[in-house]
Amino acid sequence: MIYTVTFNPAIDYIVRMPEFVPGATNRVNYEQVLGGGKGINVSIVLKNLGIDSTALGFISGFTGKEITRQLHSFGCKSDFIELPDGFSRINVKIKTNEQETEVNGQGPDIPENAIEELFAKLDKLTAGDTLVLAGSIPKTLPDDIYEKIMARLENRNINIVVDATKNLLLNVLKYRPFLIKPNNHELAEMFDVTLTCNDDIITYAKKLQDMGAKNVLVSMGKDGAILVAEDGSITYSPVPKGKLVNSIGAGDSMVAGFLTGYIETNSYEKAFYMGVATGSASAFSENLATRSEVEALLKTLNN
Ligand SMILES: Nc1ncnc2c1ncn2[C@@H]1O[C@H](COP(=O)(O)OP(=O)(O)OP(=O)(O)O)[C@@H](O)[C@H]1O
Ligand SMILES: O=P(O)(O)OC[C@@]1(O)O[C@H](CO)[C@@H](O)[C@@H]1O
Repeated sequence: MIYTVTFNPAIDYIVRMPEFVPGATNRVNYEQVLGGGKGINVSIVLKNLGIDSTALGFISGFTGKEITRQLHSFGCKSDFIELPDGFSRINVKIKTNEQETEVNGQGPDIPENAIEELFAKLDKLTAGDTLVLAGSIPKTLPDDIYEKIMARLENRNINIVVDATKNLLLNVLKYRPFLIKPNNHELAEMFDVTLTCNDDIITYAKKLQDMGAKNVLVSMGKDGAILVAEDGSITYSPVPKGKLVNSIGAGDSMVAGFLTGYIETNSYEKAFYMGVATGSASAFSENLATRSEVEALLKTLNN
């Protein structure tokens, strides 16, 4: 079974307008309310691709109820811990013809006893399970929380995927995550360098591998992706042709696509192409990728 963990789920309030003027009253010409957060998006795309998972994490208030309702409407299972106070955050994504602006909420406090409840759920995972730890954590939590989870699950034959930034990611490498998926900007930030070409990206992806990650998947938005795999292979793919509609959740979709491809073929290369196709299928659609959209794009990639 696959489990995803989202510490800080969100309602994504996505609005479009021709121009966004700070300090003025802006009126939208399109709006969408989507239950999200990285792990939750991974669970939804896995389900769209035909793979079951259980979404874990913390929800709260009226927004938490709506996130859970939407997740279940896709047929996904959840086992969230409901926090007594506050509400799951609302993340505002403002899209104009020129740019995307994000205003992400902070999310509710997670008390110590709720963390213990999550640990108790994770203790029940069994050998062969996959755990996806994805997204930021509320700022009241220490940034070693993913590390603590991995330490607890060490030597239990559980494949762990981490999609997070900076210390949250760097701290877990020693526990040998199965897959990490930084984007090229996050990779540059982690090493405080400028990455100018694919060779630079491969160099720093390999450093993350030397630090413990088994497979490093670096996404590069419209410029495609690179996989540095544990079998020593290095694969680059451009993105399939298509029109960008909404890139929110493209990275999460890529993770779901990679896992699905790996489960179905046991090949890192095929998993990688499935990841790229799934990321792009989400980027080319108002909603998250569906299986038929992914398969259509996969046929156009060089694999
Ligand atoms: N403009 C685009 N055109 C085509 N494919 C895209 C585009 N943006 C993203 N993708 C696809 O999705 C993958 C992941 O995108 P990206 O690198 O933006 O991830 P990310 O930064 O983690 O995204 P997010 O945090 O928004 O989920 C890319 O490798 C690519 O396959
Ligand atoms: O603040 P985080 O946890 O880093 O990112 C949260 C978020 O931007 O990630 C998802 C897209 O990847 C959205 O559904 C959500 O709003």
